[in-house]
Amino acid sequence: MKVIKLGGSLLEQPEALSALFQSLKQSDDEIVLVHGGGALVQQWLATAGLHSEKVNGLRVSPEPHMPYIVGGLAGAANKTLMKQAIAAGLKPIGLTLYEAGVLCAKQSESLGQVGVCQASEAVSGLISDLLAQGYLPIISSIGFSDSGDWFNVNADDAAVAVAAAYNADLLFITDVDAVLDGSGTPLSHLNSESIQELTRAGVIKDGMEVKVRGALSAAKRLRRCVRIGSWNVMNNPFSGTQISE
Ligand SMILES: Nc1ncnc2c1ncn2[C@@H]1O[C@H](COP(=O)(O)OP(=O)(O)O)[C@@H](O)[C@H]1O
Ligand SMILES: CC(=O)N[C@@H](CCC(=O)OP(=O)(O)O)C(=O)O
Repeated sequence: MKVIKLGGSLLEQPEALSALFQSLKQSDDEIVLVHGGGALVQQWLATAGLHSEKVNGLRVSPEPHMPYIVGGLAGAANKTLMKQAIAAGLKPIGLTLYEAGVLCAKQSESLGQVGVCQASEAVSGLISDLLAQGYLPIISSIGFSDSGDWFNVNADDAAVAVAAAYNADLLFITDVDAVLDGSGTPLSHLNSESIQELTRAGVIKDGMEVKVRGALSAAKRLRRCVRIGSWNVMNNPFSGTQISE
């Protein structure tokens, strides 16, 4: 199984999305998509007159913000992807982390309803049943606790948790062709040491820092390489940046 994380920026690029879903249609792999939609959520909260801020790459998510966050991610973002998938001839099923068998817990009081994924031992059989029936699971980064609290999970962290739960390959598709060095040149490989160095130097920062950290932790946990790139990676599996221990 291959878990592909789609960054929210792709939602605003219908042509790239269309090309991506066409590639997925040709693929023989069992694919599960996990998606973000940070820009869309930001826009919805601003339209509602709610001020939203991020701390260390995580959106502070007080309970009154949650209907907009859940509506944006599990609603509009998820259904925009379904729309494109159906147009490409695929059979998508929109899900949250809960249906994928990944439970969440509160990260810290100060971040509100930001969730961390908990290691799930009893993985739900739903995903394998859906794949066997030819469906494309599209999972938003909205999660729940076992007592029904809802959570906003960073979508990179959500993708790592899903890949870990299913012992799957992991690929991050984002809005840049690769992780770039200080002079803007694409880096073909990164490991623990080079990541530490480039992060310390401020070359890898913002959303890319969260993504690279997630990719490294997944590479260690899954004992295999994880790739970060643009949708072109679907056509050229050796493009982008390969992250290994
Ligand atoms: N060294 C780097 N190489 C490439 N992008 C970087 C780097 N450091 C920071 N970034 C930023 O990270 C962004 C990708 O992260 P993010 O916006 O969170 O993506 P996504 O929405 O796909 O999760 C890039 O658009 C870029 O602005
Ligand atoms: C807790 C937290 O930060 N959640 C993210 C979830 C969406 C996301 O990660 O979207 P991208 O992949 O497009 O960045 C947020 O609210 O922005």
